[in-house]
Amino acid sequence: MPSETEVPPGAHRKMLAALHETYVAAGRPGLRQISVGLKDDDSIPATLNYQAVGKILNGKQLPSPRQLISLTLWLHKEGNVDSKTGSDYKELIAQLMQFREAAHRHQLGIESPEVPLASAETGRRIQAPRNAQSTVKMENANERKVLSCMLQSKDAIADVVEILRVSDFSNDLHKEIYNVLLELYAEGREVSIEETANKLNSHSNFDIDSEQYISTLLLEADNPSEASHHAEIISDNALGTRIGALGRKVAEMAESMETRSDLNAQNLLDVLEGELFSMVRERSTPIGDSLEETLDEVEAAGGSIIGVPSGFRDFDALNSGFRPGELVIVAGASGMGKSTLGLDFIRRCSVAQPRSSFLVSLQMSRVEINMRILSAEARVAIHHMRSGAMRDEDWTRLAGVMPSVAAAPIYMVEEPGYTINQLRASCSRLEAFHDLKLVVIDSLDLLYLDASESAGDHDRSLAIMVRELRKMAKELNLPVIALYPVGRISTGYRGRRPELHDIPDCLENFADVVILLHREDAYERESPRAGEADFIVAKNRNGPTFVTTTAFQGHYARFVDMDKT
Ligand SMILES: Nc1ncnc2c1ncn2[C@@H]1O[C@H](COP(=O)(O)OP(=O)(O)OP(=O)(O)O)[C@@H](O)[C@H]1O
Repeated sequence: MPSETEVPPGAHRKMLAALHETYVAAGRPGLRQISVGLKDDDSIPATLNYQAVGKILNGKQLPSPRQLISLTLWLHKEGNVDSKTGSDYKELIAQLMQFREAAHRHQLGIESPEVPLASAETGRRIQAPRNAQSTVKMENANERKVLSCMLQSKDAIADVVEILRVSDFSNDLHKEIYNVLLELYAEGREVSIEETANKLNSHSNFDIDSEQYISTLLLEADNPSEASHHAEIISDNALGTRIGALGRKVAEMAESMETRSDLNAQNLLDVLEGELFSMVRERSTPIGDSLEETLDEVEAAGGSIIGVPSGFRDFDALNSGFRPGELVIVAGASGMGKSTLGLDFIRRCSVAQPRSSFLVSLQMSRVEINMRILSAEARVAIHHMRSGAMRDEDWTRLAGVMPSVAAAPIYMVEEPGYTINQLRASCSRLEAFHDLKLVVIDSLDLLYLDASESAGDHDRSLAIMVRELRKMAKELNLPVIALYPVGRISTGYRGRRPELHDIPDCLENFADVVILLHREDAYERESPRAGEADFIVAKNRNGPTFVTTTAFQGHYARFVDMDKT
């Protein structure tokens, strides 16, 4: 222990006293031994060289939260201190962290050197501090465990994102940390304590030491493979809370029916139905429940495709159509034909066979969509329809396809300001009543988050939206195709073949399939490849990446296989 001249009485000295007590109980290991031990143990969050260990133990350097936790954990583990002294390392670390926090604040000139707690250098255990703002709250054990697993493993993040939504967390700070972890994951960045703390500090106003709080989450360290288990518990509790709130809301509405002329029983039923369906559908089922169904599908496929056919031979052969649960991003420059392609997928799903599809059209009217579908099915030039310059043979062709188009179970919404929660509710309802098979969103940049979830800046909102879409695709076991415009001319994109890095990282990371759409003649009319369009399958989580060439027939508002021109 350093002398009082070197480290005067106060929080730092108290921290050192407790740390030394552990160091002695661990059998006074050498500095190099500690340093190597920290390096070799994967479960320890930080490494330290032997000089740094010396400086910390001699009071010459105040450790960071992560260093302090690492050192204490290693000493406890290696020295078998728990069983020798009967002390609980979690309690000790919580105590050390409070001393460290007080010493740190003192160094910054915020507080006196004393810890606001009754304690002594003898290492007697202390009581919980009363200063709530600097306190590390240890509440919501499951939430802390999930976050701890996510901090340790990217696989755990991938597991949890399919189960939990931000609003499932009851603690606001945990919501924010969860958001930050998902952002780091979406951006493909390292999920470290420092990165997480930095991001948390940059967009939240919590009056806590972020790094300290996040470090203490690792005290909950559980096997990351347990992440789903904890996530299920949180999700279940959140669902219980939502059901309770729904019950209260409907009861309140029912009571005010007598005095409010704008309310009737149908309104109550609508609220109940919409919210209940969305809750029922969100319940994830164990994978075992669907194994038999999967095998049935494989058997039934017998060489044909398992998913919803895209209508393009090569794509269907290589990707097996659009598979249930897949999130597909179709990206391309403006005017490249994304909306046309989205409608092609809808037509192929619903016109030839009565499979239900849902088109979220946030930029085209219902009339424009009907025209495009009729043009493509009947091979009547779209400009004839738009201008009213229809010839007799055009009418004859239209008449031929009208019955099948009119009967096609294509559902559609064209609502400005449409939100992801509305989308989820609509899809749940369509899935329950109409056996929905495919969802196409035109386009993702026009979809909104609900006000309560709005993240302020565009990138964050997009990341939240895309992971919600992925979750929805998995929950409903449907392929969800989202169109996304890329490449502003001002960025020098024009004319270039699109690449995966042209789309935001969050799209790349959360999508199962990314199709980049490119037509050379969109930029160069005289191109030798005029009329050709490339589907560049640049990411494919469950299959190969490849490029397939199709024909763009803009006058018929459609793409077709090359041999069908
Ligand atoms: N009558 C026509 N004959 C030939 N091509 C046409 C005709 N009408 C439209 N097009 C072409 O179709 C393309 C527009 O397709 P679409 O609306 O699907 O593109 P997009 O990628 O969704 O565009 P944006 O992102 O701007 O909405 C344009 O390249 C346009 O030139």
